[in-house]
Amino acid sequence: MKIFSAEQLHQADKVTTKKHEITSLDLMERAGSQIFNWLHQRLQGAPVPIHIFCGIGNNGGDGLVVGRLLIENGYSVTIYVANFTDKRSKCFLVNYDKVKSISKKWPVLMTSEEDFPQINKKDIVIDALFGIGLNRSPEGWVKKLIQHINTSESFTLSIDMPSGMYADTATEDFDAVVEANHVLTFQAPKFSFFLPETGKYAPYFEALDIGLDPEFLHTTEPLAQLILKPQAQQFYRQRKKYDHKGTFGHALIIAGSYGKMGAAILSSKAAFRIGAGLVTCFVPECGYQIVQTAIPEAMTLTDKEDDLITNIEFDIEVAAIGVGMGIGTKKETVAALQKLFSEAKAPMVIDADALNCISENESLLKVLPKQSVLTPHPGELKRLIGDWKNDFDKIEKTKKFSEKYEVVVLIKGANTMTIFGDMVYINSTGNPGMATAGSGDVLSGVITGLLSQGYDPLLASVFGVYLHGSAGNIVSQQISFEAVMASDIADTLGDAYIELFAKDPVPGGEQQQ
Ligand SMILES: NC(=O)C1=CN([C@@H]2O[C@H](COP(=O)(O)OP(=O)(O)OC[C@H]3O[C@@H](n4cnc5c(N)ncnc54)[C@H](O)[C@@H]3O)[C@@H](O)[C@H]2O)[C@@H](O)CC1
Ligand SMILES: Nc1ncnc2c1ncn2[C@@H]1O[C@H](COP(=O)(O)OP(=O)(O)O)[C@@H](O)[C@H]1O
Ligand SMILES: [K+]
Repeated sequence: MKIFSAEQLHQADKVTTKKHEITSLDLMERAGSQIFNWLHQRLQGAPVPIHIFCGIGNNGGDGLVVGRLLIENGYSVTIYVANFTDKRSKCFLVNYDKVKSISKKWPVLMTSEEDFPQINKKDIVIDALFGIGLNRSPEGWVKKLIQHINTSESFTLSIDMPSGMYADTATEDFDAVVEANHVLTFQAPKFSFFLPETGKYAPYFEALDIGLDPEFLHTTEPLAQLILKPQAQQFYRQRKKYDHKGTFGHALIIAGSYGKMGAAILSSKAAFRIGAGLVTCFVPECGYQIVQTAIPEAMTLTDKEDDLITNIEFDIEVAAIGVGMGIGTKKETVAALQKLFSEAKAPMVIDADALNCISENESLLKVLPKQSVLTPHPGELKRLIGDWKNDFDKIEKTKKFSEKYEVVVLIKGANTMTIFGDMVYINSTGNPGMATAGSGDVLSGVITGLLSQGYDPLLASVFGVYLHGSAGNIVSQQISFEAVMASDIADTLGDAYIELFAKDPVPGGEQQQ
């Protein structure tokens, strides 16, 4: 699913009204009706007090449409207009008059703090103050109004955006953002819904199709792609009857050091579970028995050193390499990586300590194999690309790094992003149960296993992140977020494949974060 900028959505609005010969007013009516239907279906006429706070732009206009439809259907509604300027939009004004015509009373005009109503905890708030037209942070009494809504603790439904937050640039004042409980957003979710700094203001959201011009949407290059089940299904490659283990490649996992052999095991197990034909695990000598015992299916090669990796020698032909999990950052290991990066031919996943070695040794950057997949968590990313001012800056810096070294870079966490040059793919699966030791090692094994089966580096990353998160979702539903251990995620990868083609109980349910 495409994620568009505010500018592109404004453009889509214009193209749609022109091409489809409908007015902006029709579009607003369509948008407002969808919000009303959503509420009506859930409230079923309940007499709960509903407070609708409208701005003076088209987001406020949407709020007025919803208010009118709720009043017409007998709900107990009060509409307030935050009258911070006289520059009201045309569609706002028309709908303002329509409210008067059906309810015989004008919405309540607010011009200062004194006009704020009391909002009880059990009331419902509809936030239609600002949408994608926000052009500066709310200030003065409007900011206070937002804080008044937030302190009410009532259920808050934001229309299109939590007011005070931008769709695709950094939010400046987090104290001036509506803390929505739910957001009904038009056409497509906004980029800021997926980022750690701003995503928490839109914890649950649904995209409502308001029929913007399909051709425009189809031909417009988006800011990012959201990877949902339909996209992930297309990535899957079916096995054929006469395929054999050679078809699915030989994955080499180079991992582990004294006390950290589990990283090698988790990663190798995941490479198998995702479908690699053969897996060899290269570990320090002390890991030999551990690996052989823990994963009898894997072959084991060892370094000549007992407790760390110093020289990566192998005479097998490998289809993919995953390196770095639990290897430490000693200078002997850095030297081993220098040789591996310079000589290895197979596509590579570079994770964990290998990334830390790169951050500490510029010489490794010079030999970083092109088309590699780098899988840092935020701490490792910071060491790699330097600090960032905000989430958007982080993405821009990661894009530059990816472009400069021609590598795929992940930004791991909730909604892991896969970045390749200018392209951004946002993952929709995963949950906080996955914030547990070793889950990143499982992911590196997953991507290595997909590379070994012939998926290209970008596809292996985007698909691997999706399946890894899906396995995390399935297993956490079975045993709780708290109980999930990384090995559970590895063991559930098979269910993630099966789930890929299972019928969804809630159509599009994944979109709700
Ligand atoms: N593009 C689309 O597809 C559609 C958009 N619609 C609605 O229209 C919205 C966008 O409407 P607008 O472009 O009118 O913008 P908004 O309604 O988001 O509000 C912006 C208005 O407030 C002013 N403003 C911005 N920041 C301010 C601040 N900090 N303090 C005080 N005033 C500020 C702006 O000058 C402008 O007048 C969408 O979010 C959506 O709710 C819908 O009506 C249907 C179709
Ligand atoms: N809150 C979360 N929601 C979704 N996924 C998460 C969350 N927290 C962590 N994860 C996932 O778990 C993995 C953690 O990786 P990492 O920090 O490298 O773990 P480790 O170093 O312990 O192996 C990543 O794939 C990340 O996306
Ligand atoms: K809003």
